[in-house]
Amino acid sequence: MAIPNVRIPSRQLYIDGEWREPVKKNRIPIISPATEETIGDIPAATEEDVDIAVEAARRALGRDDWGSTTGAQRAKYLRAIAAKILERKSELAKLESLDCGKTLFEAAWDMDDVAACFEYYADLAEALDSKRKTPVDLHLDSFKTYVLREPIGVVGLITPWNYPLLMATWKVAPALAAGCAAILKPSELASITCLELGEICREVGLPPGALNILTGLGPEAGAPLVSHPHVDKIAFTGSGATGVKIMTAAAQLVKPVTLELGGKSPIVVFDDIDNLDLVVEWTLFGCFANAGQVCSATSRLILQESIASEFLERLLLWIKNIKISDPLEEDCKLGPVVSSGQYEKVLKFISKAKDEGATILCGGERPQHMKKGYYVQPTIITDINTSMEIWKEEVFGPVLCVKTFKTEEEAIELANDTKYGLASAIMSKDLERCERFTKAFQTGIIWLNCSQPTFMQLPWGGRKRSGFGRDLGEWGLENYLNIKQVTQYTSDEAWAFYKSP
Ligand SMILES: NC(=O)C1=CN([C@@H]2O[C@H](COP(=O)(O)OP(=O)(O)OC[C@H]3O[C@@H](n4cnc5c(N)ncnc54)[C@H](O)[C@@H]3O)[C@@H](O)[C@H]2O)C=CC1
Ligand code: BAL
Ligand code: NA
Repeated sequence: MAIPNVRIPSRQLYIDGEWREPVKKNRIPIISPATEETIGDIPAATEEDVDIAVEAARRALGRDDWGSTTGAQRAKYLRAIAAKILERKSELAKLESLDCGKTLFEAAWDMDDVAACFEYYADLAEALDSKRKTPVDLHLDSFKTYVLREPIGVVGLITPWNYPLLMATWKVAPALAAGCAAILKPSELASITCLELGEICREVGLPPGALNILTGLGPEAGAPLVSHPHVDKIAFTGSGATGVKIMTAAAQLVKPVTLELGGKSPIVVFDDIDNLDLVVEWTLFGCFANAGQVCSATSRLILQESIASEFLERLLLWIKNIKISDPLEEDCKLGPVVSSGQYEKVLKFISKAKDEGATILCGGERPQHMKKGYYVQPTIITDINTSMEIWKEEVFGPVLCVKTFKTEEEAIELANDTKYGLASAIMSKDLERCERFTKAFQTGIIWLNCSQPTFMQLPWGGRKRSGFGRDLGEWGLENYLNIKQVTQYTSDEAWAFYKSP
């Protein structure tokens, strides 16, 4: 299919409010996941560019036009960014879809969420003005105390390719709301819309250096940000392996990090459900939306044995309705995965599962009608045991594992049988049971009778190997604030600890 009528802008790095060629002048090709063709390129930053961007960010913090702003003033910039996102929504959605392969519908959804997230943190920036200084009453005459909440400083934001602009926004919006100066390092696999965010910031007159955008490879552009002595904090979303590297490097400088590292989330389905189809749809959405490339994807279906065969039959019927096509085609519900590397990785997971004795109930290969592109059929795998790789590791593709259970205890044990702890879902009309599972699930996010709906007012993050810290909500803002206590002695009396001479 021909590339639609949207031009992929050729950009440089966005540093200090300007477009700037990388010092080493290198560029990285953009490969369309739908056609495997090269459709453009992005600049590749290195350590030298990181140094320049960090200096620009530090200068911004020291300048009145950013460093002395009130939350209300910063809110104006955030709202202006939100308005521009909405103005360019259809173009940005197309660019996102071209870059990472997500369906145009989902990309448009993302752009609405991006704009709403900037709006939301504009409100929180305004509210911060009255919370910036909080008196603490010690009930003592001789002391007056208060607590200040200040921007943490220069922050490095390292983000993935599955929701390129949205995951960037989850960090950029609260960082700017807090008054930090930020350096965003998006994924080299999908950076187009993040670079457009640079153009939007330029257009709305965001003070230079408040947000810098460095595209490039992880080890070349991300790692120097993490180990830079003048970057005060790193917020990261991505793979566990990279999370470990970031935490290790940050530890050398005792630099705070927040890590959102994906998972292997369960969806537990009980036989008391009234409407089978409703639950089947949530199960599909929970695992196959965004082609399964979702950190919180509920990719382990834990199904009560008494309804297992009926439920799986319905799942197979519903799967036939999933339109697999170029992601820009109308009604496409499953596009390609992001890259050839991800495609190979997903297919390898499936063939290893087969080798280990699991059954591929449906899918398992590329759809016959898609001759080019990194497409993988929606895949359901059964006859799994808990020592198999497919049960234990994050696939990040359209692959659902199924295991059955008889008792509630068994279901809880299977649900928590993972090193990860991001999200869990339970489908049951028994609300007391839902409450028991809410307590038992070892995850940061719990969905009752649904899977994946995400609201920016709520904290997002996990435990165990899914990382720590929370994006979104007021917790997301706290990530970028320093707490400073101030204690003032207000008495005229001597302290009288030492004897006066
Ligand atoms: N939790 C999540 O939302 C995500 C999980 N993943 C998982 O990770 C797997 C690998 O995907 P990748 O794109 O390679 O993920 P990744 O974790 O390597 O990439 C995420 C970000 O980290 C950067 N990065 C890589 N190495 C770095 C380093 N040493 N220092 C600083 N930054 C670095 C990348 O450039 C990118 O911006 C996927 O197959 C999937 O299973 C991928 C993306 C998102
Ligand atoms: N639902 C978006 C969260 C993520 O995959 O990171
Ligand atoms: Na791409």
